[in-house]
Amino acid sequence: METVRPCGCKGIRSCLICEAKYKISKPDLKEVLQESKCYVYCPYCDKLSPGWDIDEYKKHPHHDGNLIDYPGVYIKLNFLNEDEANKLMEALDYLPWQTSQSGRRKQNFGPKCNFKKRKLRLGVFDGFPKTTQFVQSKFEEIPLLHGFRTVEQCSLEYDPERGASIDPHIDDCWIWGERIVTVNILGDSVLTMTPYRGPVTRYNLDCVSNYNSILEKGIRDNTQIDIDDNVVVRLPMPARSLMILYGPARYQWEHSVLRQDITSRRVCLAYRELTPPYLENGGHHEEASEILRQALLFW
Ligand SMILES: O=C(O)CCC(=O)C(=O)O
Ligand SMILES: [Fe+2]
Repeated sequence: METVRPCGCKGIRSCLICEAKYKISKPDLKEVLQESKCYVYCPYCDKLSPGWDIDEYKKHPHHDGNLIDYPGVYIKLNFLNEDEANKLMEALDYLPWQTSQSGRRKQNFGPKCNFKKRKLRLGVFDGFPKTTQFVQSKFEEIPLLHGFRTVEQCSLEYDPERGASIDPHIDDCWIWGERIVTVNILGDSVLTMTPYRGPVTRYNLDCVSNYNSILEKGIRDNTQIDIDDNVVVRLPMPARSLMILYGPARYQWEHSVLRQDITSRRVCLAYRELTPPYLENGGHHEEASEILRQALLFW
């Protein structure tokens, strides 16, 4: 099934609509992953406890079993208040949504990137919607986001009717920087983490060894997690929470959102910064200077 379909899916990506229409059968990732040793991340103690069901973290501090470290995740619950989340939803729904793959829709504000050719272009990028400016201002309250210069803001919508999901992946490492930020607005969900064992040529992971981290020592953490291969880690993404992936969780694990974890309409904002070579004092800064200037604008 290589054709682009009316629902927006192409290639191996599919949603409930094209799976029914074209009789595409897809292995159930949840069933496969549940065969592994599963852990749930608790945002109160920043540790893993055994389990699959995301409500496991709500037992805090009464977790069962041994707690395990899982470096590279930051979760701030109630990052947005209810009023802020409602206002944001209204503002985003006022803007046009574009159909995307796997039952998602998106609104993309950022430069054009060719990940294969490693080429960056300004394209039509002229900054971000003014109605979303307060979210970026609130990043200043988060020490881990010190120096974060947003260059891409992407609204993502997951529709339960379409069986929306995102397959396991690592965000590109040539252009997208060390911190991947998600602001969950509407709908509680889960980010499912699986260890990445593929080649370093994928996701441009080979670029990471070519630059020094801009994260402060102490925050930057390269500890290899001492858990075996068949492990799944489930990170809670409740409505109105902020999540940051960095270090090992950013580079050594793939992340995905399972269809079964979209039980109501989910909307989040994904934020990306540039890799150190494209930032000030980096060897490729000149190529990104116009983009960084546009990224300061709100319209
Ligand atoms: O929906 C999410 O929280 C994750 C989205 C994501 O991984 C991506 O856009 O790269
Ligand atoms: Fe991602």
